[in-house]
Amino acid sequence: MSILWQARFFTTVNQLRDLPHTTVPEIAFAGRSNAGKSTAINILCNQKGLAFASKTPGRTQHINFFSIGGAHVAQHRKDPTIVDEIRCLLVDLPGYGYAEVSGSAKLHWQRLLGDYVQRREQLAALILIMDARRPFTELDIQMLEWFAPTGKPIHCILTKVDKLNRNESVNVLRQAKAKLDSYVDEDGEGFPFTVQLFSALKRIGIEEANDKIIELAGLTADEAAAQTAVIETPDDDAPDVDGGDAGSAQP
Ligand SMILES: Nc1nc2c(ncn2[C@@H]2O[C@H](COP(=O)(O)OP(=O)(O)OP(=O)(O)O)[C@@H](O)[C@H]2O)c(=O)[nH]1
Ligand SMILES: [Mg+2]
Repeated sequence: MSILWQARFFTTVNQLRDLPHTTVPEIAFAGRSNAGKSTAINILCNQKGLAFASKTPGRTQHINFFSIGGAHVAQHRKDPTIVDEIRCLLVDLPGYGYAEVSGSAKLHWQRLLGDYVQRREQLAALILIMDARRPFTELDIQMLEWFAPTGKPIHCILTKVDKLNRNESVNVLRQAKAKLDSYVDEDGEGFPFTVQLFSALKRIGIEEANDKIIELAGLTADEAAAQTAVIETPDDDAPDVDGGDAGSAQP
């Protein structure tokens, strides 16, 4: 059982000025449309319908926040007394690179995403979700380059590895590590980038991702354990993965 299992819907925003007035660390999930962000959040939180996952790319169009810890506080974001006990927020970002969205809507998303990842102080770390069959597309790299100057950690999750054989998985992980190691700042220092394999369908890498998120959110293992001790196991609420794939949406 994980502290993440207590996640609750917190709020949804479509404009930066509506971002919640919370001060707790935020861990945001970014990635191409259809990469599997919402599915990963559901699996990690052990809840079917927390984040809306879909075969239709471009489904998550707003920034959705899920709270960990504290009481059920949905919609009370403007009252700081209510949000006191929240420990962190998981953030499901709108996917990028979905071709069939109109120009102005696309621009709106890109601005919303870019501003959020570059300027949001509460943002503690970025989880970059990439389809293991086509990682590091142009827009993934743009996301890395937007975020790297903040000096905050990026954890890359190469998902849908159930679509790869063992050799391919080993290779894609090795190549991803090399790619991330090649990023250095002007002093030749590397960035705090990490990477792992994941499959929601075959339940690969869930514990590794869970532990990383807890670490990035600044929750110690002791705190996480103390918190989870009082939580009941959600019954019959394991998430679905249809294994479906709407194919590649080129940027
Ligand atoms: N085979 C397989 N399919 C997956 C996996 N993770 C997600 N999917 C499928 O990929 C599709 C897209 O998943 P979502 O989680 O909705 O993707 P998203 O990144 O949230 O997409 P947007 O909201 O459009 O940005 C769905 O059909 C999922 O069931 C996985 O690990 N393996
Ligand atoms: Mg989504």
